Amino acid sequence: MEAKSKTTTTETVISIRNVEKSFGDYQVLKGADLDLYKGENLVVLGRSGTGKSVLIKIISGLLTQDAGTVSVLGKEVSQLNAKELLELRLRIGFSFQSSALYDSMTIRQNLEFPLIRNKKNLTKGEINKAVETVLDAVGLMQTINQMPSELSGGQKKRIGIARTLILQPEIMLYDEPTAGLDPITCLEINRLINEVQERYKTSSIVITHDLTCAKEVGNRIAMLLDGQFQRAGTFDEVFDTDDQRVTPFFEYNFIQ
Ligand SMILES: Nc1ncnc2c1ncn2[C@@H]1O[C@H](COP(=O)(O)OP(=O)(O)OP(=O)(O)O)[C@@H](O)[C@H]1O
Repeated sequence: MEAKSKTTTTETVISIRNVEKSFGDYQVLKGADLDLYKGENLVVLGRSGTGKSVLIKIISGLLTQDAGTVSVLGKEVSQLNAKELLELRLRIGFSFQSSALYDSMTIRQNLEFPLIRNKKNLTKGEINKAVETVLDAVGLMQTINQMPSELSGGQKKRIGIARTLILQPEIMLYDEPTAGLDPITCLEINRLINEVQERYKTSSIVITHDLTCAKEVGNRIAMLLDGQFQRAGTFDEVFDTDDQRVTPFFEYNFIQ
């Protein structure tokens, strides 16, 4: 499998500069710099506890950095008021492990839910069309009247992504999209992430520990080491190193 190549655009949709964040005496981020370019999939790698989720929370305004700047779609996140923050969050799709489907609702109702809550004045016809479009995008039209309990883990993941796509986000944040899935389902999810990039022209950050996923979806890889992004580039650029903090990732994933 060949690694993906970089995209050519240098227009920035997320710009993180010199970000620091501590909890008590423990400094998690120590001057992190990162750009997400328009239209690319950027994979963020890092050991457990290195601050990947903290970074996502800062990007989405759930946490505020102690120092540095975070600009998302041209807005400095820490400067936004509550209303502006909500507006910005509507332009970002979150695909998190915790974003479970509502068990008591059908797939159609699960998909309608964010639309009804966030987009007022849509007709029933417009809602139906939006639901069918995203179900088609994730290849699961046949599940429209089923309950989440009737779906496999991989199918639920796809519906979770569809529920995010229904609001047509400009940025997608995927937190460990392949965690807990079997290898074939992982490949299907990787393909879906790439299809979403193509079809919806999203710019995405993908947090993963899965290097097959990183290789298949990442136009660039950024590795968080000791509170900073110390290595960033294509998959081959990042892993062409003897750095003992980097090589174990590769060895664990590919040489077993
Ligand atoms: N609200 C908080 N209060 C105190 N400490 C926190 C808080 N949020 C995160 N931390 C700490 O910050 C560090 C980084 O956490 P984070 O969840 O970002 O790790 P991660 O890189 O996402 O790890 P994983 O790959 O396991 O998900 C951890 O040591 C964690 O305990």
